[in-house]
Amino acid sequence: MTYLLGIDVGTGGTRALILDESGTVIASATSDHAPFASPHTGWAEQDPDDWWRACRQAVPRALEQAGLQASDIVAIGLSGQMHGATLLDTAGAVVRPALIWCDQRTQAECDQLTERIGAARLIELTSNPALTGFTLPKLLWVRRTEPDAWARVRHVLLPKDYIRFRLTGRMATDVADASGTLLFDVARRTWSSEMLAATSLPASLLPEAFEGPQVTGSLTAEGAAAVGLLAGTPVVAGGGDQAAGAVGMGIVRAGAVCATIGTSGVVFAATDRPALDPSGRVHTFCHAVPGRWHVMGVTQAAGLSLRWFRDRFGSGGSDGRDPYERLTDEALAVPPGADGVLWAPYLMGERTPHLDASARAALIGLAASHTRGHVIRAILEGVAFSLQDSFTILREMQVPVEAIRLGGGGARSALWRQVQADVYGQSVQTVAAEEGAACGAGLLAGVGVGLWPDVDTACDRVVRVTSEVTPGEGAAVLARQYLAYRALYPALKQVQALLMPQASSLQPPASSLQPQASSLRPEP
Ligand SMILES: Nc1ncnc2c1ncn2[C@@H]1O[C@H](COP(=O)(O)OP(=O)(O)O)[C@@H](O)[C@H]1O
Ligand SMILES: O=C(CO)[C@@H](O)[C@H](O)COP(=O)(O)O
Repeated sequence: MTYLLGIDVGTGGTRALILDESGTVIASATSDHAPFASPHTGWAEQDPDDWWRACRQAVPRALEQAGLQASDIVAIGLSGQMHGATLLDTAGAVVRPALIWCDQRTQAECDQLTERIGAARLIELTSNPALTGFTLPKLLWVRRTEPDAWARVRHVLLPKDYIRFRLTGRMATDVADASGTLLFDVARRTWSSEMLAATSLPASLLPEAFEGPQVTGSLTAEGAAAVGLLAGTPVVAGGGDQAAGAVGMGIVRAGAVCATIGTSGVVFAATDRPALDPSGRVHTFCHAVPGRWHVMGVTQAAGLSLRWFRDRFGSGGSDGRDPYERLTDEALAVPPGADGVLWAPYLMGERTPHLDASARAALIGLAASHTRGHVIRAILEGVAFSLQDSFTILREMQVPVEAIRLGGGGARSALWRQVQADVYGQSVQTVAAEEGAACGAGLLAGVGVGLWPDVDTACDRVVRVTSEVTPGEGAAVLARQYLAYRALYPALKQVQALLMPQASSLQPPASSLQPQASSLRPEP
């Protein structure tokens, strides 16, 4: 028997998952990351060496759980949180903490990029608008505000690719993750020399981009020793967590869509060609399946909304049960619609559909009779409403939505699954492998070493639907509540303007996109 290892560098932790050659998950271990640092409102940073520490813990734990030897693992696939700017010096050492996907400090850089390159041209070049979460604006922010740090930067890697570098010594990425940098020509599946030229960045900063199942290198002696595996074990490109997660859930052909509630929330549809929203409210990225693309809408704080409630207000006991289960049990006693309580989940600004880094969350409709359970139920519903905004855009774009599969930690909750079916007005399915992204990375590894001929075949053979929930009695109430939700953001925007007249106070004013005297020059 041969085995595959998928590693997913999430926001909350790094997961190592082992699949056998039939694609069955036989072990899964997670090591948590330190919570991301938010030294100012809207900032989000993590230490890349904490991801590596978590990887070194999770992989040996998964091997031990599976009762396997190092030699049993024939290939490794990587997946991870997207967009994060991991900045390395000439020796490959980390220059400063990584600015991660939900960091919102770069509105000035985005405005300047849009002004200089033009909104339409940006979409022509990269298939996407300039958004604060993407990698390029983060690079420009560091170049502008931290010239000393920037002067040392020689390489930019995405989070999972930093782990690849530690494992294999190779700097490489995959086309799905590269799509979220705003430096990638998504339609042509290659780095955009025009974007590099427009921002005076050298191509030498960027790693080579591979298709998801391609082998990018193999474990070095040092990398192998760190995780308890054999030197020479091949490592495939894998995918950004949403594309890899879609592979793990079998979302590989047009018509198949998944809704994932991790820290963020994502509605992801596979497409045969790059499908564009002219207003850029959803992202158009390469899929981890060669020759395919996807569109996705992103809620910044989906699972994060419930986590925030848990961390700030407690999970209501210490009976040894999963805290999220205790929380969702509290919400079970409350009827659909939460007796008029409504949550807008904009804790970290919002991407789809508002593209507004300065948006803020709100809880409205409270009365003295309401309980914690009402607030929790409102959070579950508000997150689903936010994902429904993405489905609404997909329908406007005529992207087919034939089957919806649920993923991420949020799919563990029966209540959240029912709320999603009710809000989307369509049945939702779950699949056997809960840990979609790590599983997808493992499947891509299997394709890379020839265990399956291609990704479609791997998914057809391995992915198994385990449950289906149909819209229930709550659907009609939630359809009405969704109308109230749609009215909430414009109203909040007006109030927000009074509360925070200078939304741009997230960062000092931008001077120029051009590098300063002490900043990066191409390597000789
Ligand atoms: N049993 C559960 N019930 C409801 N929500 C859950 C449960 N377990 C996890 N979650 C939600 O899932 C989120 C974590 O999902 P996960 O996919 O592990 O995130 P990430 O990949 O971003 O680290 C949590 O923040 C929480 O909101
Ligand atoms: O920014 C995106 C996708 O564009 C996020 O999906 C990140 O990739 C983080 O994912 P999770 O930690 O929520 O899995």
